[in-house]
Amino acid sequence: MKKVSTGIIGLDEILNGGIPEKNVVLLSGGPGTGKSIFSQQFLWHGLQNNEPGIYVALEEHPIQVRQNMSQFGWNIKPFEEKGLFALIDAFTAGFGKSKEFEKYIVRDLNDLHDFIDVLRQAIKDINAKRVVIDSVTTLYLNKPTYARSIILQLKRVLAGTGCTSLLVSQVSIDERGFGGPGVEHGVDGIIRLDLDEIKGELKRSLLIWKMRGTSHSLKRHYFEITQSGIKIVS
Ligand SMILES: Nc1ncnc2c1ncn2[C@@H]1O[C@H](COP(=O)(O)OP(=O)(O)OP(=O)(O)O)[C@@H](O)[C@H]1O
Repeated sequence: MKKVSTGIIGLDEILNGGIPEKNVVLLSGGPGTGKSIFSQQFLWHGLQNNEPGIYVALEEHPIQVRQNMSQFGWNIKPFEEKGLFALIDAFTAGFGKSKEFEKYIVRDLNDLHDFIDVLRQAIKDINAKRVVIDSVTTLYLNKPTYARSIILQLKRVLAGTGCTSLLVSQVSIDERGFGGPGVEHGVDGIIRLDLDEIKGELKRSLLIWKMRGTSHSLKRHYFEITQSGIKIVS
């Protein structure tokens, strides 16, 4: 099975080569654990290997996303201009100046069909190989009982396109689950990011909870966020 290199330093080894191609992976974690940075690094690495990517921004303004990425040296603007990267604005609903500048806008988050149509169009336009939805939790904020069914609908769409995808899932600080009833069963893989206080200091770590199509480490691995992104340290 073909594996997709994640671009997170040290993670491919833990995954025995990377994420199996076409897997839909839930990237779950509490606030500030590094989910957005992780998923942006995954997309940036794809761009370095000629794999077009899509970032669906549900939690942040597209301008903020571009700024945050450029902090790490991940300047996506030229890739957007060349049609190798698409940022889908599912944040502003087209209010303000966004409609003048953004090519892909989801206007009503309560309309999953609209969301899927915009996503499908962007995937087709740039022939995407990697997709990030940050975060899927926002899609079922007001209807948690639909969480699993929304995940399954997204999985159907993404599986059909051949993309390898990360679905960012927000969990509360002490939650043992993955961010919605049953969502963990619908996906091919789960990577969980944690931030814990150990001896008066916050430490970042991750667990590969499941990953269909490959064996993987079952250990907790500690990581750091550096100027050039996420790096596994043990
Ligand atoms: N340039 C940087 N160098 C080192 N650490 C950074 C840098 N920029 C941000 N961070 C760390 O990353 C954290 C934010 O990471 P990120 O936005 O990926 O979290 P998240 O899991 O997506 O959070 P949320 O669910 O709250 O949006 C910050 O709280 C900060 O600790």
